[in-house]
Amino acid sequence: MKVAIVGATGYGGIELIRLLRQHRHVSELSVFSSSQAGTNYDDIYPHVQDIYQGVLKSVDAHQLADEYDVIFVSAPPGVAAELMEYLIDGQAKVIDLSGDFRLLDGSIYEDWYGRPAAKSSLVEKAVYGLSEWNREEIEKAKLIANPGCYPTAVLLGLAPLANDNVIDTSTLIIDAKSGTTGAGKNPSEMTHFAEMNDSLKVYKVNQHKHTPEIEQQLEQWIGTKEPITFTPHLVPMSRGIMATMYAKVSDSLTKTKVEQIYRDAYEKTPFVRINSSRYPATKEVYGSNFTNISYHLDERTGRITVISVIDNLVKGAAGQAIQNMNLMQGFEETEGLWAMPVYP
Ligand SMILES: NC(=O)C1=CN([C@@H]2O[C@H](COP(=O)(O)OP(=O)(O)OC[C@H]3O[C@@H](n4cnc5c(N)ncnc54)[C@H](OP(=O)(O)O)[C@@H]3O)[C@@H](O)[C@H]2O)C=CC1
Ligand SMILES: CC(=O)N[C@@H](CCC(=O)OP(=O)(O)O)C(=O)O
Repeated sequence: MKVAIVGATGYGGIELIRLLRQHRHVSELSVFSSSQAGTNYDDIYPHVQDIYQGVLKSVDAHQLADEYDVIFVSAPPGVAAELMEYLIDGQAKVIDLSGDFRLLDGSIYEDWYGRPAAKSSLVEKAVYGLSEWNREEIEKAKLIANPGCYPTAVLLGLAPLANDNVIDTSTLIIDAKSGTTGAGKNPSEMTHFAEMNDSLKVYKVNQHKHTPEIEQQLEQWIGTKEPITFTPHLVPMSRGIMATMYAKVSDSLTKTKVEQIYRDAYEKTPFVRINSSRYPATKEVYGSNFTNISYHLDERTGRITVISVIDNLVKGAAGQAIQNMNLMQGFEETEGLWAMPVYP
């Protein structure tokens, strides 16, 4: 199978290469760049020397549409929306790692992203790629809107409770922390070492673009739309997200029932690991496609605390994108991804 990566010089791109190199069904892996075509890939990332020998090609939508079986677009917002106008009629299946096709309502996209939305005819064709919860649609999809990193951690943690309708989403508060690779390769004042090291920062309070993405999915599960409170933080580490969620639960919910809800939801999902007797840490999933989740019902307050950790670049980006490719192509779901986290 021939695979192309647009945005290959970014952090999502290099993570795709690390994982796809070992994928048994990928025979050709081509890398594309809008700014460095003609450059050897290992001149940009010396750690791939003698392992991956690609040369960056310029981005040509027509060539991409005709020559590849699967195209990953791992570029800033707006790039995939534009490319997709050509790719939609080509043979390739497309997996977009940006938020361009995640929000069904274009006006909501424009409010939160501050830029024009993709054509609604394209958004309608996209399937939201939360692998564990949208499997049947993903298998039939031509275009995948790969979920955002925070929404992946949050939604995997909340999905069992939301689908069983045992939480009151009007009381939901989400507190999430991310490593700095979540902001991509380009340095900024926010991620500059001296600004970020030895510090814990909160940002975009009530303004983060992942808020409507989480709300949209919860609405689909629960049936009613509730605004949520979502507060992201930047932590001085390179990879990892921890999302901690708090909500009121139904009066009748017991610890035994919560345990059963999570076990039923995740007994057959290879990449979600649940455990209510210890707290997850980002190090337990570092460099892997796993999500570790714990859940703690407080009978005293009538609230539940759910904690979910992922590696933002793997399950939050490249790993889930490959998991979705596996589902779309009918491969083993774990192909190319079944590796132990890097520890310590
Ligand atoms: N980092 C993360 O944890 C996650 C990121 N995402 C999303 O995935 C996407 C990629 O993120 P990330 O890799 O971190 O970002 P980076 O900034 O690290 O990389 C983005 C890449 O996009 C390429 N690019 C820029 N402009 C264009 C263009 N006009 N056409 C084609 N390619 C372009 C650039 O490469 P070049 O100049 O060589 O073309 C750049 O290397 C973003 O939309 C991001 O929001 C999603 C989930 C998690
Ligand atoms: C730490 C950090 O800055 N994280 C990024 C995550 C962005 C991301 O993944 O955005 P997409 O929706 O395009 O996937 C942020 O908060 O904007």
